[in-house]
Amino acid sequence: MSAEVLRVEKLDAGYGKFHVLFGVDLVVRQGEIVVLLGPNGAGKSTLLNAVVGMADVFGGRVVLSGRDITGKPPHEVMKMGVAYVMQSPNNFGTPNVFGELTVYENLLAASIGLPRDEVSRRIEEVYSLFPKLRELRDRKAKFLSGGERQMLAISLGLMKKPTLLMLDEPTAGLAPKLVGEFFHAIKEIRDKLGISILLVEQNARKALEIGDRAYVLVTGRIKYSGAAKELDEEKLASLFLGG
Ligand SMILES: Nc1ncnc2c1ncn2[C@@H]1O[C@H](COP(=O)(O)OP(=O)(O)OP(=O)(O)O)[C@@H](O)[C@H]1O
Repeated sequence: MSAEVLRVEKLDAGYGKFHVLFGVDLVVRQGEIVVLLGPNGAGKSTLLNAVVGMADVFGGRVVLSGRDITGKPPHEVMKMGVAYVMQSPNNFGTPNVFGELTVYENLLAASIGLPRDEVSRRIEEVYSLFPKLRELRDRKAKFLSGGERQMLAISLGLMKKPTLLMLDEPTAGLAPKLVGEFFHAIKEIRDKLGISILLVEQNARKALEIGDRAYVLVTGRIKYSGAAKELDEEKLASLFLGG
């Protein structure tokens, strides 16, 4: 069995006095796509927030490639190899791209600190993942469509070649035709770049098709963990309804 990239253990977390997660256990292994599903407000984003120190941890721990990172601030966790593409818009009012910069400038900004030849290599990598971005390289991010912006947001997360990529509803609000393209790209990120992925999705059926394992979170508690293939629509519906 491959090494664990992320281990969340008995995690209790929330915001201030507001408790959202209760005893959550979750693991992402090297090379896996792990899908996290659950009804609105279940705490999926909070779980990702807690991993990167953007939610308060009341108990339990978060371990990244064997190192305890519980409660570490976002910049430290990201430096240790986690990329987090937040939902947009999100509760923190944080945009996931730099609106005033062009696509190319965004990519450069996300690669500060990398050697120049590596920057070019990474930019080529994301252009081959999302060819549209090459065409749009000189457009300011604030003028991109929702789908184009989302391609850029994911690309920014990839610039430093993370060990773990956490995607929060990357296909939300996208045209159905584009949704398939995104799922294909997500699979490519794992297959070609070897990056492990924790994916929060509302589009359960498509996510389960590319996922290896899945978790279902309902009102802050894990109600299912197992093979993605074994989670059929009937089982999922019953879990969402509290069955
Ligand atoms: N920054 C925050 N401060 C305070 N409460 C928050 C914050 N973010 C989320 N919450 C609350 O935490 C609970 C869980 O929200 P969260 O966004 O984690 O759920 P979710 O499963 O990701 O939902 P959705 O599928 O609708 O995005 C909700 O009651 C929400 O109102």
